[in-house]
Amino acid sequence: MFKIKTYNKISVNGLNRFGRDHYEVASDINEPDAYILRSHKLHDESLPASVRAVARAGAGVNNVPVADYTKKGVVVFNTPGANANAVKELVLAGMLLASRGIIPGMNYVQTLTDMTDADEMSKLLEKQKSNFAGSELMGKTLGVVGLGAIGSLVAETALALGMNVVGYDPALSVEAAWRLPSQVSRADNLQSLLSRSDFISLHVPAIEATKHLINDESLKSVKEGAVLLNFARDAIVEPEAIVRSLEAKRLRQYVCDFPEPCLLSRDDVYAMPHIGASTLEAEDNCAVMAAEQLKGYLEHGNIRNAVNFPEVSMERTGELGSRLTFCNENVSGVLGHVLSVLADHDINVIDMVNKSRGEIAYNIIDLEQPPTEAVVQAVSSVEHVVSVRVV
Ligand SMILES: NC(=O)c1ccc[n+]([C@@H]2O[C@H](COP(=O)([O-])OP(=O)(O)OC[C@H]3O[C@@H](n4cnc5c(N)ncnc54)[C@H](O)[C@@H]3O)[C@@H](O)[C@H]2O)c1
Ligand SMILES: O=C(O)CC[C@@H](O)C(=O)O
Repeated sequence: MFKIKTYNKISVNGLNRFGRDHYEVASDINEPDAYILRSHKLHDESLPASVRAVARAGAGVNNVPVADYTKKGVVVFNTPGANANAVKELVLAGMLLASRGIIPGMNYVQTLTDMTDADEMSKLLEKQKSNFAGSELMGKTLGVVGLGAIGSLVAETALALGMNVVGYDPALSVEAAWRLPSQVSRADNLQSLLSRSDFISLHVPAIEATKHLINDESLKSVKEGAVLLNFARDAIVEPEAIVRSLEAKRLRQYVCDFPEPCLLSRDDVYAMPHIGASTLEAEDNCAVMAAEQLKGYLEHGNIRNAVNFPEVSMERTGELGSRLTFCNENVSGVLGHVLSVLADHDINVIDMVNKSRGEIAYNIIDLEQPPTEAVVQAVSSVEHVVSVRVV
């Protein structure tokens, strides 16, 4: 029986992937084997020794102390691309809201509650509507910062709307580059993108390198009257610098999914309560993907879409309970040492795989027979071995 602790509201369709004959799933559970969560922040919480994996049902993992968990041998998964369409659609809405007098126009209409005559109301609205005129997206330039799962979809949609698209992503993966429409022109640096864009949309992860990427200095490069959209994370912009740029009428509008106190009560800020991924479809996609990844790891030791461990997967060759998995600090000789422990115990290896990523290595070894507790202890005691499981 595996125990899964949930944080946040996780889609039932995802949680149902954990068959209740083999899984206990609850928000309040002792000695969990794994967590599944959305935006709940784990940084200030102690991690029970029982936890072997954490699945973030979403893209960003800035709410998980990944480096610390890696040292403890805890695999951290995310769900790449599973909510990208939901965010893309809201970015599109954000661009439209910033281009047309939709929000002020609708707010104005709601002030007319004292009017009782429909003809009179219609005449008044025809007179007033010029206050809510806007402009079109077609022909404008969108700058996309970060061309991963979301950024590439945003770029594709903007092109379909007749916009010009310029992108900047110094860490673009080969896979992401293949996904990118060829009409996206490449900016060599952030400043160049900012100076060319009428709309700027941020789609980078919140990491040290992107902290306050948008600040007083970078905002100097922004084209006057540009709209900045931030559906990535609060930490990527310096909010006070945004306010200064709005006051100076350089930025015309800031549309974001991450309100902060200094951004409230301003007509030039449209702030949403982190709802970029809040669609039925995205919540299902993320939860299902996260649950399947946890199951693959807990039941078979396979790792798919971890942010801190290598991608490792092996068909089972032995019976249940005869697979040994372990992770170790990525130094030479550890695997050899473990294999000699197995040989000393007269245990034959049927198949095995060993991969590393950064400072960690991960191994799956199928054995001819289930290892005894003494064997597991002996493997655990090998220098540099961080954690061992039998599945
Ligand atoms: N508002 C929401 O609800 C919501 C939903 C999903 C994701 N997000 C946020 O959006 C981020 C992006 O999501 P994604 O699914 O596209 O992730 P992704 O990993 O597919 O793409 C991120 C891209 O950013 C690029 N990048 C990294 N550092 C960069 C830098 N300094 N400058 C420019 N590009 C850089 C990477 O190379 C990658 O291509 C997530 O990390 C998360 O914080 C928010
Ligand atoms: O779970 C959510 O609602 C937000 C997810 C989003 O921030 C992400 O990083 O994928």
